[in-house]
Amino acid sequence: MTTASAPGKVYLFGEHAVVYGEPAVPCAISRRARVTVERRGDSRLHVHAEDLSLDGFTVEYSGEADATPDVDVSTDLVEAAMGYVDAAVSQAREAAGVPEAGFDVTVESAIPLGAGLGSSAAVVVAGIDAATRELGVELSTTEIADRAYRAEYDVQEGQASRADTFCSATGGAVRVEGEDCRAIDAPDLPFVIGFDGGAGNTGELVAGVRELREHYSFAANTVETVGDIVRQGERALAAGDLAELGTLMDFNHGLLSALGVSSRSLDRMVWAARDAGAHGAKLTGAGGGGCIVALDETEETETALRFTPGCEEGFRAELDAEGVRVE
Ligand SMILES: Nc1ncnc2c1ncn2[C@@H]1O[C@H](COP(=O)(O)OP(=O)(O)OP(=O)(O)O)[C@@H](O)[C@H]1O
Ligand SMILES: C[C@@](O)(CCO)CC(=O)[O-]
Ligand SMILES: [Mg+2]
Repeated sequence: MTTASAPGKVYLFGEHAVVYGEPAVPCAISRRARVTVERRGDSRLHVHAEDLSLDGFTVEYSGEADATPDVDVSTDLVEAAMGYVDAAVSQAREAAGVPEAGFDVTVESAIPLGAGLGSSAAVVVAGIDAATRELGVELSTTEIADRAYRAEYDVQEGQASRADTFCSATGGAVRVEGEDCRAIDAPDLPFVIGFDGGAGNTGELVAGVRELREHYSFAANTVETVGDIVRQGERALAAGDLAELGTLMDFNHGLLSALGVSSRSLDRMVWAARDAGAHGAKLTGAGGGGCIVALDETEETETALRFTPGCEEGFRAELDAEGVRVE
């Protein structure tokens, strides 16, 4: 039996635009997904995802053809979950050269799903690490990141960047631009997260931005402008200038909103944070619902979020310097 865990993340800057080759800066946060795997005698997969719904569910199957989930959550949810877990197991089988390996898989995660905190990347990264180790193979962090990217790319139908998976694998603050992924130095960032209890579908949201980009040159320009914000943001990060970082986060949110990936509740939480005196605030991740991230070293934003209609949870998140690890 092997357990690995990997952190979720927030985007300081650059989600969506990163899919088109612009740079982005995601930061790992101290909320993790843990994946435990145990090799089976046969080639089946038995997946238990504790917190995929309130009650959790268990599903046993050996492949698409005879997938007969006996569960009480929506098929969509099961299919979505199986997509990422399945893709992680496929990568692990390939990496270890054991194509028919079967596993009992348990996923326990403190990262709300579909909420912009990179739950999919954390599950895939931890899943690949745990399953390859269970097969006696130890991959480098770079290879885990690379295989996790390929897994997300498959599930999101060709619409994924390396940002989430690289950040989850290595931890800390990272900079991703196309194939170029690296760790960067970051000062102490006082992240406050607001969560509306909802979720967005990453594949669909990315597809929406792609359509806008194809239709309107100004939408394509908007994506490029996000890249300019990121480059400016890197300088503010190096200087430890929180006020400037906040201004740039506000600008980044406005452009994401123009690209159609914000929502009423995300906008409400962003404004609650700004009104509470945060340096800045923006949605994080794919959007459509889920989380915002604000910068505020005081308690004001957290308190304001608690009283914001539509906000289910407001909490502080620490930058997590540690990426994927064996538990
Ligand atoms: N605890 C879990 N157990 C099993 N699968 C999970 C779990 N958490 C997340 N997932 C998988 O990840 C999917 C959510 O991924 P998605 O990319 O849509 O959102 P996210 O990664 O949370 O947010 P974002 O990509 O915007 O940062 C779920 O539908 C499920 O397939
Ligand atoms: C929207 C997106 O940029 C981030 C999702 O967390 C998609 C991706 O980079 O794969
Ligand atoms: Mg995701």
